[in-house]
Amino acid sequence: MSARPAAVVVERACKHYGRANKQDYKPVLVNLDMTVEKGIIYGLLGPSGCGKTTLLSCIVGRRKLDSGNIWVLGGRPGEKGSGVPGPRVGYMPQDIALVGEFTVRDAISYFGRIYGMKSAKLKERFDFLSSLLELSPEGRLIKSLSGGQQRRVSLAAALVHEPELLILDEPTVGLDPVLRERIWEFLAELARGGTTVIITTHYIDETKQAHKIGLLRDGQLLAEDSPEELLRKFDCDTLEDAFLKLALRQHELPRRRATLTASPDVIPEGIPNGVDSRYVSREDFNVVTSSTDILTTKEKPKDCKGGRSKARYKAVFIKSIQQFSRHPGGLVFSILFPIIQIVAFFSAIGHDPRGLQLAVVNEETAFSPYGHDICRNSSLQPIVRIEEEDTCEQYMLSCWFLEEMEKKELYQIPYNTTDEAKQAVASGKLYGALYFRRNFSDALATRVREGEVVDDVIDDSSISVWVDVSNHQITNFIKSQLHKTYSSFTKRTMRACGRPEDLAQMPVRFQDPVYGKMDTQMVWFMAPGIMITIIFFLPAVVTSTLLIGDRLEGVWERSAVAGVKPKEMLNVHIALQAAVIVLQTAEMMALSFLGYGMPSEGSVVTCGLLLFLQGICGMCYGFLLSIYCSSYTMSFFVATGSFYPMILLCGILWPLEGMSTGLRIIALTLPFTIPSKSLRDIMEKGSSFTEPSVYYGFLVTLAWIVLTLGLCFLRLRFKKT
Ligand SMILES: Nc1ncnc2c1ncn2[C@@H]1O[C@H](COP(=O)(O)OP(=O)(O)OP(=O)(O)O)[C@@H](O)[C@H]1O
Repeated sequence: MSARPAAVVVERACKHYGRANKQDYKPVLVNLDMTVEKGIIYGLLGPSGCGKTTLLSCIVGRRKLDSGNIWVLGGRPGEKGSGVPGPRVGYMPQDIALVGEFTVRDAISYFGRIYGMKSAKLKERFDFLSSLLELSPEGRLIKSLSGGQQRRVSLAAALVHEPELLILDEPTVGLDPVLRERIWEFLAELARGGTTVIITTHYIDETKQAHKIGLLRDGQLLAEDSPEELLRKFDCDTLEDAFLKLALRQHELPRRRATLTASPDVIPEGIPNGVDSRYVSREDFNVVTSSTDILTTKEKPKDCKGGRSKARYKAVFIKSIQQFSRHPGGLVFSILFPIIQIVAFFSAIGHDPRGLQLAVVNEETAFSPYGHDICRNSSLQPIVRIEEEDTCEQYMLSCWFLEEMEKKELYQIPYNTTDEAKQAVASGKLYGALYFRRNFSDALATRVREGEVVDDVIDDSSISVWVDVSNHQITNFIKSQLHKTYSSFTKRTMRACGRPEDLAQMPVRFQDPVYGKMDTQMVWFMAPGIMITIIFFLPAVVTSTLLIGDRLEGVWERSAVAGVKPKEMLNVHIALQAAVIVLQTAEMMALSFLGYGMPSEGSVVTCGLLLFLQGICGMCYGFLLSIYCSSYTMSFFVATGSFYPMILLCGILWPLEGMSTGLRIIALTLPFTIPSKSLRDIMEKGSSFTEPSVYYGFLVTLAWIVLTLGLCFLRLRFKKT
């Protein structure tokens, strides 16, 4: 009997989940020993939840043991130069772990590309595996396949590069018996050719074809032997019976002695759980002599230099493009959403309300000979100048006021009494009510002429206004329009009376503005902040969704086992997102500046750069969400919960000057607040990069990028796997 070298040795492995002394504490592997010789099929059996997947993920280097050792193909998984994770291993996880938007061919090609396979070889392997595993037509999307069909593609993806070590987590679940048989035959053929296979399955019967079976229970291997030996030692006809006996024996014996390493009949005291030269079974199955063999026979891994980094970048790049382009929602969201948002913003925000109606109770006209119609009389002259006396007579001045009011888009609906008018406002039919007293014109003339008048004259010359203040914007608009109406009304009357136009104007005069135009619009104020929120929000959502998707579907994990480094995945994502952000920035700026005539006094390049960096900042925020949130729902809650306060506090909805000092300090530290002001200063004031108001915006953006990346790094660095 010659000793075979070991492909995998696990020595006194311990692994738990959860926190010590807490309810979620769960020991999964307890001083577990396992040896898998090269060129054998090793069937790993055990009840659901006993730790098979955990053990496999430690073997492929995706999880770390709490204590103990693992050697795989002459090295330690995860160690530099070990080649594991990497192309030496073919891993089929329990979950499908393939991108739903892949076609059957894409899925297999993705892994082939990661391993740097040439197109001709890839095609040859695809054709072979397609016929062996009866794969669905190559153009079908993975997400449209049944569970069994997806599983076969997943198996093909693990086999595509003919690895030295195959780790298959329940590859035959849901497949028909003929196909299962064919797969086992194929695995046996691979083993004969030198490939080592570790396979978990729920079909105990299948494992008869394995060279060695390990029965995992309560964190330890109860037995590790060839099927024939197990049947012989337990004197059973079936493996089920043998396992039943083993399980019963485990319960009967004290735990310390429960692990069966040799004969079930003789459990020697004090023997280490280490592997030994005891596995004598099939004629062609020789054994490893000790776990140290694997160290002494340490070989040089075939691919340990990272020379395939370019191939991996290419594979991940093609994957991301396929994922993106086959996701119509994602495309629409990324490309059209900025346009839709900007169009919606400029179309909906900042325009004056139109067609507002006010109830008017005009006792001045009501008691005239023509009633309210007197205002429509073209021969009506509210002001008649008497040159000789250098005075004016006034009559029905309310008609002029109402005329000026209609020019300001406030329309009158006549009412007879103030109660009726107020009722119309209270019922929501109209936005406000105006009331002119019977001798409005005389009282106004007396008030202007004499200056010092009794209260009755002041009352009679005043227009009473009741407004519905429940709509703040409309109330403000009505107030502003009534002030403008008064201004144009007094100018008109003064002019008609031969007096200086501005005589009765408010004695406050607004000169030319220092920055911007006198008739500046609300949208120009809000637009920079809106552009920043859009460019921040989109990459954050896209990044968190894609990365959480990849992680939950197991694509990230599986790619990592194939040798793709997190850095490579992230770099590809950053490159693609950066390209999309450039496009989004260009779209938004073109639409705002050229389409909607937004003022741009400063450098367009500086505007673009700030917007681009805000997009990158949003993407980093997306990384943070994807790393700290365990599900889409969680990420959605955190994203919504954080975006709203950021928008509310960034000063585009309400000035920071209206906030308390503490809140203002918080607002200023948020990612949009100072950058929004910087962008506005560039656009409206023409400020340059060297001015603090601009470079502060850049500094805040960069600080957020560093902070979010730092938090991601800390989580990845210290997260226990
Ligand atoms: N990330 C995790 N956090 C906490 N507990 C976990 C985690 N992963 C697995 N477990 C728990 O560890 C135990 C072993 O899980 P594992 O997936 O390794 O079992 P398994 O033998 O592969 O099960 P199955 O045959 O059903 O796939 C289970 O009780 C499981 O609930």
